[in-house]
Amino acid sequence: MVIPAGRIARVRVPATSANLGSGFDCMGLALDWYDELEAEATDGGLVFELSGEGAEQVPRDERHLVLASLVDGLADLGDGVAGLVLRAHNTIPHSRGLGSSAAAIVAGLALAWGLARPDRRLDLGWVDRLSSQAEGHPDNATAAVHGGAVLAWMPDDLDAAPVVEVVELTPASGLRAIALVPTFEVLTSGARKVLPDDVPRLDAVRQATRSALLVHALTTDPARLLEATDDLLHQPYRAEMMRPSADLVAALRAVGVAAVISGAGPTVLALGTPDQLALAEGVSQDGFVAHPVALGCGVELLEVRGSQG
Ligand SMILES: Nc1ncnc2c1ncn2[C@@H]1O[C@H](COP(=O)(O)OP(=O)(O)O)[C@@H](O)[C@H]1O
Ligand SMILES: N[C@@H](CCOP(=O)(O)O)C(=O)O
Repeated sequence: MVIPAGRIARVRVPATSANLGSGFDCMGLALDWYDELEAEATDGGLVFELSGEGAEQVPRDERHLVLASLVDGLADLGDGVAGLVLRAHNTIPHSRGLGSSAAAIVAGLALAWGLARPDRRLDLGWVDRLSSQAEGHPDNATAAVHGGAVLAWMPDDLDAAPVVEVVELTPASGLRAIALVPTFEVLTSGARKVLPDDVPRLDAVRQATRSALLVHALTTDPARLLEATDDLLHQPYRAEMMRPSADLVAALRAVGVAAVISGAGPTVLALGTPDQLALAEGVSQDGFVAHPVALGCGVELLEVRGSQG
C-alpha cells in the first residue's frame, strides 16, 4: 500500500557503544544520548530537513542511511511512499564508534513501522533482524533497539532463516560511562578490514575467559570490569589507526579505569561506578571531549499522527 500523504512518524534512538573490550561483535550498551527524527509521507519528492552532527556531510538523496533503511523497511512490510520529508536533529557524532550508523538504520526502520503500521506496537524483533543484517553485526543495532546492555548474536549458518538472538542483561546498579570523543574520525568499514581472519589459540582462550567475565562484571560485580574488558581480538590490530585513542585507553587502564575503544573507535569509553570513574580525573585527556553518560533506553516510536495515523 502507498502510505497516505500527511502521515507522520517520530522516533528517538540512542547512541551505542559496542564491544566493551572483550565482547567483540556481541556486546553493546545503549547510552543516554539520542537522535530524534521524523518522517512525513507526501504526494511526491524528497525533502531533507537536517541539523546537528553530520548534517552538512550526509548525502541528501536515496543514499541517506535513514532514508535507505526506511525504504527497505517499508518494502519488507509490503508498503511504500510516493514522497517523503525527513526531519532529523542529530546529536550522535558520526564515525567515532558511537553507533551513529546503527542508530540511523534502527531509526529508519522504526519510522517505516510507524508510517506503515500506525496502530501496532513497534515489533522489536523485526527491527533487530533487519538492522543487524544491514549492519552485518548485531552488537550496536540490538543495543539501540533494546536499550541498557545486551548480548546478541546471529547464527553461523548463513543459509538459515535470518534471526538475531538477543539477551537483555540487567546492568549492575550505578553503572556509568564516560565517552571521550576525539575530533578525528575512523570509518567502521575500514577498521574491520585490518582484523585478521585467524588468531592464536591462547588469545582465543583468554578472550573467551574475559568475555564470560564481562557478563558477570556488567551485571553483578563492576570491580571485575578492568580484567573483563581486556581485549586481544580487535583493539591491538586497530591501534595504529587511532594511536591517540589507544594511548588514552592504556593510560586509563594503568590507573585502574576499565577503558576500551568504543565500537570500532576512535572514541574511548570508560566504564564503571562513579568511584571507579573518578580515577580518570588524574589522566590527561587532551584532544578528547568528555561526555559523562548513564545507560540509555532503546528506540522509541514517540508518535504517529496525520491521515488516520
Ligand atoms: N543520522 C544519520 N543520517 C545519515 N547518515 C548517517 C547517520 N548516522 C550515520 N550515518 C552514516 O554512517 C556513517 C558512519 O558510520 P560508521 O563508519 O559505521 O560509524 P559509526 O561508528 O558512527 O556508526 C556516516 O559517515 C554516514 O554516512
Ligand atoms: N563490533 C563492531 C562495532 C562497530 O561499532 P561502531 O559504533 O564503530 O559502528 C566493530 O568493532 O567493528
